[in-house]
Amino acid sequence: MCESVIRLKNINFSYGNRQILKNVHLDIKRGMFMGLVGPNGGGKTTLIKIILGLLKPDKGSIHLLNQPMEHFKDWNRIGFVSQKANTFNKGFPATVFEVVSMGLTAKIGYFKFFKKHHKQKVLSAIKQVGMEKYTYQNIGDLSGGQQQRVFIARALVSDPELLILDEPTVGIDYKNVEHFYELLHDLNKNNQLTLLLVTHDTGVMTKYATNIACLNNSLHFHGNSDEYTALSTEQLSQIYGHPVQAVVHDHD
Ligand SMILES: Nc1ncnc2c1ncn2[C@@H]1O[C@H](COP(=O)(O)OP(=O)(O)OP(=O)(O)O)[C@@H](O)[C@H]1O
Repeated sequence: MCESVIRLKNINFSYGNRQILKNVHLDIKRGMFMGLVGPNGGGKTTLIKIILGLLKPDKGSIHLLNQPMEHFKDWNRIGFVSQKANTFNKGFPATVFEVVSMGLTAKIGYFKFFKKHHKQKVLSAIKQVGMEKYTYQNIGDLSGGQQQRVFIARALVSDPELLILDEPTVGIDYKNVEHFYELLHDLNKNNQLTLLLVTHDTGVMTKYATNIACLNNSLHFHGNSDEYTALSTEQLSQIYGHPVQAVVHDHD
């Protein structure tokens, strides 16, 4: 585990004159499952937008897959699943197959012919997330947890090396959240997919993430999940800037 997939150095960012990120350093190595946690408004989504090139930092440098951000063009090597993905309503007129196919358009272009091997890729991504039974069902008829699996399949279909997820379990019930983390764990371990996950599910996440970073404008903690779970309630409260009750699941 030595090659950096994301390397952030001294990132500073402000909205107007309100500083949101201060001297953020973060090094995510290939094969890590990094959980990014922190209080509301701590700057997690802002940092993800900076990594995705949607916002430009005031200061600092970003390397993605060993390339400086200014020259980075391999966006199909990075997948993204947002918290807003699971908002399809009943009756939305697209099947699981069609939604997952959209993940290939960046690679093959809108008007290029969809070949047989593309179809195979889509079917295999759907299978990877355990949704093959629903391939030709409308996405709007699925539960929030199932829809999020479909969005993961859409991100996986272009074979990314890094998957970034911003609060993907919002609105998913507890039992399905656990299954969702099992899927992420499986993709990380068996497919060597590097993961960066923004979440408030600190309990369940610590069971699966290899590393945890806590962002509260600056990075207040960065270590492996054992180091995070060993933090006392007082230390956690200090990191979060308000009282925190630790909820930690056993590793089994
Ligand atoms: N476009 C914007 N313009 C001005 N301020 C913004 C904008 N987007 C976010 N903010 C503010 O920046 C701060 C950081 O927001 P951000 O969404 O990055 O935090 P977060 O850690 O992801 O929070 P949460 O856990 O609640 O999702 C918040 O106070 C937010 O209100």
